[in-house]
Amino acid sequence: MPTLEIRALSAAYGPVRSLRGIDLDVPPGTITAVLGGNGAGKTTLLRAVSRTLGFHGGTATGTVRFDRLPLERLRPDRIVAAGIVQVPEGRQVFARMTVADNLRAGALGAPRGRRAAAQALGRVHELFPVLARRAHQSAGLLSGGEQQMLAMGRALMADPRLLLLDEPSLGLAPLMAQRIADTVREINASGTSVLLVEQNASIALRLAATAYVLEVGEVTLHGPADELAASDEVRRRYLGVVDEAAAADADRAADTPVRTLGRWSA
Ligand SMILES: Nc1ncnc2c1ncn2[C@@H]1O[C@H](COP(=O)(O)OP(=O)(O)OP(=O)(O)O)[C@@H](O)[C@H]1O
Repeated sequence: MPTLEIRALSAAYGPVRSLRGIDLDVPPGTITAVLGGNGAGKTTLLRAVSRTLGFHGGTATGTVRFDRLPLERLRPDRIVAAGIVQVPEGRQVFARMTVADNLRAGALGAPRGRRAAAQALGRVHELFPVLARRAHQSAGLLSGGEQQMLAMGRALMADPRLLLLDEPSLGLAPLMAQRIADTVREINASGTSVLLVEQNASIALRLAATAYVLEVGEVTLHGPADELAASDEVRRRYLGVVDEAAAADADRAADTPVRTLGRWSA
């Protein structure tokens, strides 16, 4: 029984259809990745799960269950209370509030006492020591990578069982993106399931057990992440692997080592 079970999910913003007939599972305790280029529908998928599509003028049909609980009729605050928290793309921290107040805000949606909140804060500070050091500074003064940490820390304050992560590596330097990826692995190792949306396929496929490829609102490929990483289509389209014969020819001409793997970008 998957933690999250999505069946026949379709979504639209008025006349613009963004998702068509999506079936997707997040097995308990795993990281599941969704890959796809700009506009493929990745963010829309997360919004349909967190029930925030309405805030963006969207609607959805189909079923979404979380540990068998149907989510379709729940309000977004009930989704958080049920254990699902979304970290939106672009970090979206409260820039004028302090780091500490941003984290406090994250605990508001979770129906728990002070002691649980203090424990969650301790855990967030362990994962991201910089958030403790800079607790009293405005969030807007943090670097992009630190803001991503704050956005993730804020989500963790609600002690989610499923974390919805929207492009956590977007716009970050490779070292920082790797740090964020390591933290996602750590969060997952402590028992939180993760649905990870990424354009950076090489990071996502290394983190995830299972992955789905979304193209123009439809799932075109899915399977174990290592199999997807080895598939020609994913290598060519999402991992930036060039045609090897052509690359070898070009390479012989240039007399430089063959470089087959690179970061895929839209
Ligand atoms: N609020 C909105 N109103 C109208 N159309 C929207 C809205 N949000 C997204 N769309 C459209 O829905 C489609 C899917 O967008 P979505 O943001 O889900 O894609 P994405 O895969 O997350 O892309 P990106 O990586 O660029 O965020 C696109 O055609 C987009 O233009």
